Amino acid sequence: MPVATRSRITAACGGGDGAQARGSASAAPAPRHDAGAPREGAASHHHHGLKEKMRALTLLYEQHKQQLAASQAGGAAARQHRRSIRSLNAAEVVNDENAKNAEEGEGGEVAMRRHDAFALVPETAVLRENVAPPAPPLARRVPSKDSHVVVFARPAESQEKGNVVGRAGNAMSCPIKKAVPAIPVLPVLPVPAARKLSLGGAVGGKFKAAGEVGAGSAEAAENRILVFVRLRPMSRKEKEAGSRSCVKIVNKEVYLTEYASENDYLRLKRVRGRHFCFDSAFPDPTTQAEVYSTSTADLVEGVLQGRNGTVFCYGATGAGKTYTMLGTMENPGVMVLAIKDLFSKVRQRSHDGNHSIQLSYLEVYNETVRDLLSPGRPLHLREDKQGTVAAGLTQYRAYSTDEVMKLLQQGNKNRTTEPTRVNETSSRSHAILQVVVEYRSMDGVNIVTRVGKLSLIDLAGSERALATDQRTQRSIEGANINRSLLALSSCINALVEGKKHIPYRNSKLTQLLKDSLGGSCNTVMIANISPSNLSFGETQNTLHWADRAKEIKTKAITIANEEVLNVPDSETDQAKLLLELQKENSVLREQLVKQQQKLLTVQAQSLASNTSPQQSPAPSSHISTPCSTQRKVKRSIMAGNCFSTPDSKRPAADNAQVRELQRKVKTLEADIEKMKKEHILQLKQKDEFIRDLINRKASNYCEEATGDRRVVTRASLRKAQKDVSAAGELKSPSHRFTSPAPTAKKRTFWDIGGNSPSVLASNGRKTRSHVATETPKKGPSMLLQPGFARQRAFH
Ligand SMILES: Nc1ncnc2c1ncn2[C@@H]1O[C@H](COP(=O)(O)OP(=O)(O)OP(=O)(O)O)[C@@H](O)[C@H]1O
Repeated sequence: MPVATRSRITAACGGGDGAQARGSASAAPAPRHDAGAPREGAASHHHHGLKEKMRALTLLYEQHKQQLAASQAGGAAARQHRRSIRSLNAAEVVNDENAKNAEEGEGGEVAMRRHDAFALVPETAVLRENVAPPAPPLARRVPSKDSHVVVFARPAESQEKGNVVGRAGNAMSCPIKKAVPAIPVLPVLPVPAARKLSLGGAVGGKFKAAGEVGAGSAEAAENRILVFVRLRPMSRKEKEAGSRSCVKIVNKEVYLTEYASENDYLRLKRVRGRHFCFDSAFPDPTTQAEVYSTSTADLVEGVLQGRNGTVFCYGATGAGKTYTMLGTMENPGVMVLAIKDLFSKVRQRSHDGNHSIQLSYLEVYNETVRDLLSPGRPLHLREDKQGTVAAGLTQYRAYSTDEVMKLLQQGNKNRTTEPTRVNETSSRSHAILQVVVEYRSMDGVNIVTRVGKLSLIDLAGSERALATDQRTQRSIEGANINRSLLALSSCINALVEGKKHIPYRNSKLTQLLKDSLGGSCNTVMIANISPSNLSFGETQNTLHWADRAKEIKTKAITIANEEVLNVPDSETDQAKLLLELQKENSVLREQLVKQQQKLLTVQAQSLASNTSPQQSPAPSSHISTPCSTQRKVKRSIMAGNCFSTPDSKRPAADNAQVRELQRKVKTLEADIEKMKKEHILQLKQKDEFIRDLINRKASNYCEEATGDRRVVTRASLRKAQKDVSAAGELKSPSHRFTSPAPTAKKRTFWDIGGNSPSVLASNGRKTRSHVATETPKKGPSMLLQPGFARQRAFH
């Protein structure tokens, strides 16, 4: 059918001589029938020409059918057949001005751009089988820094699967492809004929599924993990080692080139390459703000709407994961920018309702989960309706960015980092910062509660055994890191392949990531890579898993975690609320007294140790540290309460203990002072509330009571709170300082200071502490407490 149409057009504008039309592509249309020729004659000649052409085509069609039938004889005959068709088409298409214009107008620009993109990469750098259409039309370019994730809707299939042979039309428009005989000319759209990195096994069927999702709307794109790649600059060490850059980023595409080793004489000239396409790729000059706004800003917005969001960095050791997540003082990373953004958004919306923000920070180190804000015993993971939770994990209620920054800094100081051969400040654990935002507002007579959870994860880096120290603590850590990352890969594979059983329980990390990978969650993966050809293997591995991860579909997240509660308005409920508030006030007062007593005890201990330095003070039970692991032993040595000290060194050790205790006392004093202030504030708020209630009640008796009077009762609020806290997600303000029993001791190491990405802790262990420290602003917090601070529910 298209051939017939072309023939007609050709005949119409080029003249009726079919033979001439077929003759030469350069043959100009014969003018002899144009001017002066009688119309009728022209029409009949025209008709005759068409007939001729139709006959020729029918003949060709017959030939083609015969040749197909006799496919055994295929070789030469088929080639000849194709040649004849091509020659016919060529002649026609060349004469066909419309077709030419269309090609120039639509595809031409794309072809040019694609050509430009390729021109940046040496032709030899691309594997033959990978030369399939890599770049789709660049309509969905990398967005500017203030673009939203939605802009990165899953690209069309051919775009996603740069490594999959795509449309024949595309193949024709890319000059490089002409050099590739392996590309089938026939339109074999859904067949993943050549995948560059197929280490993961058979996934052909999944391509289609992923493509179906990706080719669709932005809505569909939201249901899968978005994958971004970030290339870090070449390090000094790498430059000194004479390494070459093996990664090139062009828009969303990452080109990886493998250079043969200089000693490999057989393959000296051979250069191999790989090509991947992601939701976005960040070249080395990309700023932290750009990375944040492209990858995470939308997630933060989603969390405020009551949706869960996760960002995790994945990559080899030294690839820049921690830099991306935490950053430096000058260039804060995603974690810091997300927190700042969250608080500024909450502040902007404070008039809409009450927001409460709670956060926790934990690490998975050698398959044990630890609370980074209240270091102590390892935490156990348990599953409940809300997902996997670490039992006993401290949830801190935060009121300002500064407060979070301090907590983050404290947590980072407690995080295990050690120098390895690859990275001076290598993270030896996976760190997870979780921020829970609860929003509560009155909608008419109902209380609307929304809860969103943002998880920001800095994974430890995968590493080759050779890259780290052998048979040391580092190698044990490395093995554990690799094991948990392997478990993560298995989960990714199982999810991509649509298996029923996903092996989340194979590691603590995957247990904790269960929600993010397979639950209702907006998930973003940032794959960090190094440009050095010395890290080619690691980079290839990272890109492979990132490529795989983009096929993971998460559950639909159209419904926010929202709850609507009716407000009862009876007088009895008001009375109940009054009683409950009074009761809570007395509980808070008791807590305050207990804290003061605790402080006095510690002060007394400190005094005792000061007066008798020769006597080693018996550490109180709540500050003792178990010393079952090597890491704990390290700390115990610092605390001096785990091993006996030689006599010669005893006075010095005692002095150190005294100093240690004094430091603890100071920290506790500061904490108690802070708690005191908060308790007083809470008491004040509640007193005001009670007073207000009493006034209202009194006025109610005086006035004529109307049926439509409604009030926010504490009972109703309690119900909501109970529901949430039962799920282990949020705790009431009075729980703010609850933490596992032996936590107080570890606070010794919470000293804030050190402004470099890595500071040497007093125990010699390298720790990170590079979150921006801002002078804490005094005065009331911008965030109000849920349920108490606002009393605008009264009508
Ligand atoms: N985008 C970047 N710009 C500038 N420097 C960077 C960038 N990414 C990483 N670096 C630097 O590279 C070094 C290693 O980075 P980083 O510690 O973040 O790696 P990592 O992937 O977290 O490693 P590990 O898994 O061992 O913890 C650091 O000195 C860091 O400052």
